Amino acid sequence: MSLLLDEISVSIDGAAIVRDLKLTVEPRQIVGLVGPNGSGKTTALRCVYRALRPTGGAVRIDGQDLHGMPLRDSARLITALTQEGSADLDFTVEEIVGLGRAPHLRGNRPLSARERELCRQAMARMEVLHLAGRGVLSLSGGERQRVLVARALVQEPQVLILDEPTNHLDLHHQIRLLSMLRESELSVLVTLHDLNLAASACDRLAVLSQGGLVASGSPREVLTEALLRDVFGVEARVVPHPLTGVPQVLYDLGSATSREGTPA
Ligand SMILES: Nc1ncnc2c1ncn2[C@@H]1O[C@H](COP(=O)(O)OP(=O)(O)OP(=O)(O)O)[C@@H](O)[C@H]1O
Repeated sequence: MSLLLDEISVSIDGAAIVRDLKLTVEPRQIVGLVGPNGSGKTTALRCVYRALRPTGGAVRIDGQDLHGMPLRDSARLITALTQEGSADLDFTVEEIVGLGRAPHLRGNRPLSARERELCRQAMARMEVLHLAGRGVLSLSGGERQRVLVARALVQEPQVLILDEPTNHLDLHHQIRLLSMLRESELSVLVTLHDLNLAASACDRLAVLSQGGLVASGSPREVLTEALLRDVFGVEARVVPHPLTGVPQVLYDLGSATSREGTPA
């Protein structure tokens, strides 16, 4: 399924937070939305998972206006792993993961055998099966994050929206999550602060700055030393990964410059 952010704008209290953002995620593509703090990434994603309605433009899924669809229909197609806490109730891991099936259930129908197996597989994939009976509030931040990814997977969406999914994850689980996304058939829009992970995982990168799109294309096209300087205020080297050839950013602690261009 394709996702199109069709020149969306978001204004809040008269301030333009996102301006005319045009961005396409083709079927089975992974697009990384990157940019400095406060550049509008989460706000743009919130329009896609319907926490927010854009004040201009439209979000389209296979051409259809998302905000014109019944919520239940869009919830079957799109699932989001967000920064907005959604595992604050003291359910068990198994129960939280099972809630991912909610958009597919009518009334109080219990999960079918197939759905329970789906939950088991998702928990195994995210390496949380051993935690199935634990209360979710007792988990570490990384364990909880993996449970939420498992819940997103059992929803069997066509489009997956992830806002900083590697938050709290150790290196092993960061790599596992992103390689799992690469193996999946999903269309993925993901925000990431780690540009090296983003370059490795994403087919395309879109760079936001002050609410506007300033670059988009393959990681090789987008991740340049000039962009790092101009958009992120960082003097860094960009080198090809010795094994994969994707661009990787190298920096030292003196790399960040102040807005005026002098060392911070
Ligand atoms: N409801 C709101 N009211 C006022 N300002 C808001 C609101 N929501 C977002 N903003 C502002 O809009 C800007 C963009 O916020 P957003 O969370 O989209 O940025 P971001 O790129 O995801 O940032 P980060 O990398 O820090 O997570 C910020 O300056 C933020 O303070």
